[in-house]
Amino acid sequence: SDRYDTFQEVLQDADPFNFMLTKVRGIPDKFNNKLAVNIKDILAVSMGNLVESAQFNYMHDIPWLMQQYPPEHRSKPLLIVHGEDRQGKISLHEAAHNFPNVTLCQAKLDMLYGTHHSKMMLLIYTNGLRVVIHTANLVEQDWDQKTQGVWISPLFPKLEEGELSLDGITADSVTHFKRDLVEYLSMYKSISLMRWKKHILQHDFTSARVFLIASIPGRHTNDAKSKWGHMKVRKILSKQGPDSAMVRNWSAIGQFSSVGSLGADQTKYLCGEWLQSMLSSRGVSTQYASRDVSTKTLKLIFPTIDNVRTSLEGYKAGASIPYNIQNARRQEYFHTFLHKWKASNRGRSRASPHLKSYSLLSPDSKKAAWFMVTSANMSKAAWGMLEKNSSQLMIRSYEIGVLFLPHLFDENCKQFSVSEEEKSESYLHFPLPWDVPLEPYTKTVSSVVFSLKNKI
Ligand SMILES: O=C(O)CCC(=O)Nc1ccc(C(=O)O)c(C(=O)O)c1
Repeated sequence: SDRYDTFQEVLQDADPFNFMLTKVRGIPDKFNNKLAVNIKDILAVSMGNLVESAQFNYMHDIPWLMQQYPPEHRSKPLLIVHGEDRQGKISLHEAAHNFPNVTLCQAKLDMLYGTHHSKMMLLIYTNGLRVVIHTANLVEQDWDQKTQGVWISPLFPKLEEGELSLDGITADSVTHFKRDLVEYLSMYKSISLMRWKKHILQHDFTSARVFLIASIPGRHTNDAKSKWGHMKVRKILSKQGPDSAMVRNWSAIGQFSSVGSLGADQTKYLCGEWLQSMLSSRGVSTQYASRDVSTKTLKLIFPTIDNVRTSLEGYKAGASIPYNIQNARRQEYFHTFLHKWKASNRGRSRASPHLKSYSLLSPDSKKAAWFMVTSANMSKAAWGMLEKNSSQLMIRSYEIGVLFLPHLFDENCKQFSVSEEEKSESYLHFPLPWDVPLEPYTKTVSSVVFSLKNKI
């Protein structure tokens, strides 16, 4: 049925992926009743009796955020993890001043131009802990009429005293989600997050079936090189990804709301480095000589001017789609990979996309070998860039996302069915946020969104 009375039923229906989109004001109810969530649903009392929470994000409107918690939870301890400094930090402290339960943690940004882009909620209840990884800023307009992605973890039960181990990580899942989340939090080197690390350690994460894909600012070498950014994706896909033979002519899909400077020549970063990671697979993977990567191997989804102009928000949606003309002029090749934003299956063709999602799609657009939702845009800052003869991975920003692989949900399953027509029984059906097959841009470059003045 498409009608659910409580969010608990909506959450049950979202099993086993628990990948949902935010509710959108102004679209037919049926697209908001299933696989859709708003921030008040996530923070509702029905999700658990909250003890304390942490909100990692780029933008926090603290008075608005406090209103999203139910009254019973508004005085519970809340840690805001941000990347502001100077005036931004002062404004945040002033806004927090009126809420004695709110404390702030400033993530260190040692790399120039880096941002604290990660969007995650850690929620401790009296009966367990939940992780929510998503793509929306904690400001009203990000939860109103945009397409945003949300992964809601299962409830992770608290471990009994005896089950605790003092050194290693106990009660982790086969995807090592707990180990990776603990390591991510450790990299902040923050006292307030040491407490949250302990909370994570005290809970049973065995039911986590996604991989954590995160980015930490810095120059990562040796083993650390594959712990973050696109090199983490490369490591997981080469060990647990699809068989090379199966995905030989499948296409990597990138969908994002912002684009960085990717270099003047596609064979260097976009197709030479980043795409190699996204096309990684198990077994003898034909190393794509980056020159013969054609537009069929890589398809990018980015809103056109028309998408923005006709969106529910109108032109102001462009404020969240910063793509400056200098970058665009320097990378004309980028536009040859672009496809329009269309999401009619989810009723969101006019809900401007702010989520970031990546996938590997079969030539007939009916199957996917994996799917990822993350805060990471199409930029070197987010995914990292190999330096010094690929001996180190340089990342500027904090990012966080989750990767879904079919066999983690059904060991006999090597592919997700993604076609809305053929919901075959033999495959797991994964609910994509955008329509397939994808629709390429028309020839004119002018369809690329240039929102000069609206830089974030
Ligand atoms: O950095 C670049 O390459 C270009 C500038 C840029 O992209 N900035 C930015 C900042 C915050 C957010 C956010 O909403 O958290 C987003 C987003 O997610 O679109 C993008």
